Amino acid sequence: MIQSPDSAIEMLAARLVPVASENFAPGNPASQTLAHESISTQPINSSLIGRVLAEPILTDRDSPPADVSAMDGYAVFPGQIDRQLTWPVIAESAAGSRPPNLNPETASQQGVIRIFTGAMVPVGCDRVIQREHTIEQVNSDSPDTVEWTDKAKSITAGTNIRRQGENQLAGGIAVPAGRVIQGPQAAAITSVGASTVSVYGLVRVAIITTGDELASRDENSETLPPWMIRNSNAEALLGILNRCPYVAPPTVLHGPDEPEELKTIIEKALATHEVVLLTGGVSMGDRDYVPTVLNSIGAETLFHRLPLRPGKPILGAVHQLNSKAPTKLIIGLPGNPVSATMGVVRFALPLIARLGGVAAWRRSQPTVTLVEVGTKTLPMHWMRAVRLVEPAETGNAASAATPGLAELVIGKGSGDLLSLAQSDGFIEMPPHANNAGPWPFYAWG
Ligand SMILES: Nc1nc2c(c(=O)[nH]1)N[C@H]1C(S)=C(S)[C@@H](COP(=O)(O)OP(=O)(O)OC[C@H]3O[C@@H](n4cnc5c(N)ncnc54)[C@H](O)[C@@H]3O)O[C@H]1N2
Ligand code: MOO
Repeated sequence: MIQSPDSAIEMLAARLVPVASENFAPGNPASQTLAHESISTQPINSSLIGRVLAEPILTDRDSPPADVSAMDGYAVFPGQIDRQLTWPVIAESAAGSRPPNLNPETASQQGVIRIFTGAMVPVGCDRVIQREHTIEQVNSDSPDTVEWTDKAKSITAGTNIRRQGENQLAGGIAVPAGRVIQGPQAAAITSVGASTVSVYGLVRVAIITTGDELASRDENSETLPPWMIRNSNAEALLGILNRCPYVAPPTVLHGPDEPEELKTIIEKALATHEVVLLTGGVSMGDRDYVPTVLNSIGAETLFHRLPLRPGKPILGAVHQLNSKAPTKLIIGLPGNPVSATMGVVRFALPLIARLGGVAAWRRSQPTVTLVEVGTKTLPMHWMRAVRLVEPAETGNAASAATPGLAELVIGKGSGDLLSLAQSDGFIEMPPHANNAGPWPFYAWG
């Protein structure tokens, strides 16, 4: 019996491997029948932002490629600061220019070198003095001069020099595999001159809503009878998945409360998607066909029902077309809108990240502290909608320093999608807890 959401996620994750490693092997029949984008070698451009690196990016040369100055100022030779208070400026080293070619022995007797941030440090110089720690004198008919301030005299050897290779040596890892390419990774990839990168294929997700009560979101209230409701879960799931840049635009399907038709839809979805997210039909009703239909197609249900509120009836399963085919993930989310929305964040997002090749898919959540807690407790894991509050709003100077404050958004239960719309996310409390936390916070965006 699985006791926690985390252990349920681990159990599913243990059966999944990142999409591309299934599809990369040449001649793998799965890759042909799936026609899925395998690890693709693509030029670096903005469309790669959000994709997951399938192979590490290596540096083509030392980073930085030479000793360079970290400051605008004066490069000095050993001993120059102590030897003399005022020095002529005999040369200049600018970013983007070859450094002056000086003989350290003679140059160190003659003067210092004006240098700019990012410029190469001339051979023999052992530190850079920021210009603001000098008194500069501009001369028209003789070299400019600099005089050391007391601050300049305290600057020790090695200061303000970025050493060749201090970030990474040539051939070392610039960005490891499994990283999502965001701004810093794109910059690192560019800086090491990589012209191509390997990324995992996009994870294909199918959303299947179920239930005969569901109508199109375009239905107007004059024609929509009170026993019908608009299909809001599809929008909730799409909105949440939209934040995963390594997910292909999801397919949205709808199944009726009829097992044969539902079976056909699920099988079709499994053929062309790595993930099938169902909403509704997992509970105890006579028309809750999801568990039996999954059974009938040979899916392996790893858990059905967890000690969790909302979302107790949640179902996690895997499916393999044949022993060589990739293992697909199926999550049966309870139909209640609050359960489905929290469930997709809590269960589907980390597992989709795992399938997408994200190395840190098991990332720990930020935490928030509640400004006020009730007395109620539950003997199960409790996901509770919260709104983030500005520290100042509490009017309490001591708590203003506390990061991540939140207040509970009290709703009318797992059908109350309108109160959920007033929240920023939810916290999860373990069984029997009723203190202010801090508790892990799961944001909507
Ligand atoms: N006898 C029992 N009944 C129920 C139990 C139980 O343990 N014993 N569990 C309850 C809990 S908790 C939940 S959660 C729900 C889950 O039920 P299902 O997953 O089978 O979902 P449905 O019955 O199909 O729908 C529940 C509810 O959600 C609405 N819904 C469904 N899909 C959508 C959608 N796409 N957009 C908007 N709203 C949707 C649906 O109309 C129902 O109101 O079961 C309890 N029952
Ligand atoms: O678990 Mo249900 O989701 O409480 O309403």
